[in-house]
Amino acid sequence: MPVPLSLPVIDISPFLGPLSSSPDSLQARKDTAARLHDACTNTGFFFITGFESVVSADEMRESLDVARQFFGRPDGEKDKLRIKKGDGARGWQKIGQNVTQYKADWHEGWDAYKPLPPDEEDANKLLHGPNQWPDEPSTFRPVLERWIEKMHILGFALMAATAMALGIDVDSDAEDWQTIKQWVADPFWVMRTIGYPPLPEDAEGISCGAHKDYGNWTLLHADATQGALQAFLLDPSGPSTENGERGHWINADPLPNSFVVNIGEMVEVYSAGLYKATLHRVVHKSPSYRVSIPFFYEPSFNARIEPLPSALKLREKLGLPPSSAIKPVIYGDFLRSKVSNNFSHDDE
Ligand SMILES: O=C(O)CCC(=O)C(=O)O
Ligand SMILES: [Fe+2]
Repeated sequence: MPVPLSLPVIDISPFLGPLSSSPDSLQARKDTAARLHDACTNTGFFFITGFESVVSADEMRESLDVARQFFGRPDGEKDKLRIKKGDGARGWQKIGQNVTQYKADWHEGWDAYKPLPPDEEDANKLLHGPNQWPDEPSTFRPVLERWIEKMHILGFALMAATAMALGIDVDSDAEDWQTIKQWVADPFWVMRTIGYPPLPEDAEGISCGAHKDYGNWTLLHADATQGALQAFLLDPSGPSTENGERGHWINADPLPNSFVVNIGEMVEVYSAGLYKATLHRVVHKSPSYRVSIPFFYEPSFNARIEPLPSALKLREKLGLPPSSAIKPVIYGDFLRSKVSNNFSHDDE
């Protein structure tokens, strides 16, 4: 199948709000799930719309506004929130401090994670510190705390929609749906606010190096800048890239009032490889200062994620070979091993 030139747009509204069991509502959920299945198998990147009952257009604007205002504060002020060893990866990173594939990324970021209680054995254990909220702008914290709550609603809706896409009867509370709900009973989350100045010609890395996201779903809210985020669509007849995969980079330019959604590695595991985590990167060369807020809706820290029986069955039905390379993962262990590769601490 040729690589699509644009990404699918999926209306998620049938999975939001009290889910009615009327035949029309059920059919609407089935249609959305079918579209999601196609998007997850063909591109791994798509847009969602139809979430106004959860996030308003004003809230979409406000979240980017507070992030932009924060990045506009003097570096000396932001530096007080700098991520240091022992901070648990939470706080501000100046340009060059985030590292992807051993190369410095050309962005600054403020990162927050679900609060975790201090680790009794190791006070410096990665990811166990408190979030370092800025005082200025004063709206930053309330706006983004409300944002985090809302992203949980959308993240859960995506879990339900994909469960249905994998052939799981969510409406009759099938066993695999109970398993999924348990995996996200106390979901971990990560939120980054990222500021991208234009990439200089002589930068060593790019704005954000090519990577896959780690968890379930990434809900990305970015400003209107075009030509920055790119997704790698696999294509066996396409050119080979530095990471050995064949395919094409296509632009994932934001659409107004939508989220860009992409698959994380945990969905790849539980879907038995049917839905693959998609490689993506940011190359921002236009003169604007780009702001984005990726939210990562993750499994519970201690969840053991493994291929779901329904996904294995679906693979068989689709005539695909068994996915023996996919092994169960404890999400928190996996995340820690990934995050520890993402920093260059200048104060170690
Ligand atoms: O800023 C973006 O558009 C994407 C950022 C991203 O991929 C990430 O933080 O994982
Ligand atoms: Fe990403």
